[in-house]
Amino acid sequence: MKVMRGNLLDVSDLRVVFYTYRGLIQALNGVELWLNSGEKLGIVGESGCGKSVTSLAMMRLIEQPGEILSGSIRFDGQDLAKLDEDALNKIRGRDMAMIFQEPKSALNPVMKVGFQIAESIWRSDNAKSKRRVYQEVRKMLELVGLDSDRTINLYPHELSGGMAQRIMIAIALSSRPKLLIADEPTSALDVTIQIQILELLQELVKKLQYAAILITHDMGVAAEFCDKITVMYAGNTVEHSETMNIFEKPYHPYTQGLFKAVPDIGRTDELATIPGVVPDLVAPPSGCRFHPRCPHCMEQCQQTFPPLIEIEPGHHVACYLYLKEGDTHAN
Ligand SMILES: Nc1ncnc2c1ncn2[C@@H]1O[C@H](COP(=O)(O)OP(=O)(O)OP(=O)(O)O)[C@@H](O)[C@H]1O
Repeated sequence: MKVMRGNLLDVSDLRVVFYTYRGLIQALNGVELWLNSGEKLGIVGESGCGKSVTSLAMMRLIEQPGEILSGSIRFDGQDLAKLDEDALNKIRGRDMAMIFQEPKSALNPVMKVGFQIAESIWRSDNAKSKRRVYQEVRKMLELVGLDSDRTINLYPHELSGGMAQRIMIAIALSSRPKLLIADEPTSALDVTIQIQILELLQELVKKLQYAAILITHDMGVAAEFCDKITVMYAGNTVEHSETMNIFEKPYHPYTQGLFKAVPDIGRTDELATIPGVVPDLVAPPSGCRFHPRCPHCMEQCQQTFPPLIEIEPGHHVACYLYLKEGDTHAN
């Protein structure tokens, strides 16, 4: 078995397809990502590149018409790709918790929020007394910045969007997960509330020392929140590095284009866009899926997908521009 690249999570060669009336959507085409305990990883890329599918696949939550075709998802000593539903249910919402874009649709509409947090606490330790659990529910509510007396007995429809996301964070964190996955947790909220929620997440993840994956298409948010960044394009990992390195020296032509397209205060040069569009994943381009949009496209880019190689310590890129002889199986 390969050595784990991150001591908490190592996802390798993850492939997911969706069977649709238009044909087979090849959504994930061999995703690679890894993470150490306590680290914060950002997954970035344009809309449709497979960020959400990756997070769902990691929790084995891909449903029909989708299917995981291959891959290993090694998490905390087990390969989740090989576990049965019972074993997975013990991990989901306990060791690995997730918060979504639309907090209200993830909450149970007919249960008081206090009870929903209590359920999550019980999931992590069902030996706790009811009194103790409710003390912890109050603590969690205060921790996420809500007045526990006012909120504990509310139903989801009585919450604002920002409050609902705070409750989701309380539910996710109250099981004391080893990994928190946040999929665009603020995109459905007003700008001022977005900042508050991101600051809250940042503060809590730091305080509680959880590992976190933040899925976002906002580079500014990724730069602010994450220690490391994984860049995805059309179902593949194309680059991975520490945040500072990748912003200072992006190697992959897609990452370079993505960063040039970020509005920056005080910037004087014109904002660039990446020419072309994200490919239709029913008939993706051969070879490197970015080749039709790439200014450096070579013949071999059209034939086979380049392996993800480490070109500097901790900096991995999947691009033939940097591939040297003997690198072919380096990832
Ligand atoms: N349930 C589904 N049925 C069919 N295709 C799907 C389904 N879910 C995702 N896909 C396809 O998988 C691909 C990856 O989608 P995904 O939602 O992961 O992208 P994303 O990077 O998270 O985009 P966004 O930033 O817009 O959320 C897309 O081509 C999408 O159309």
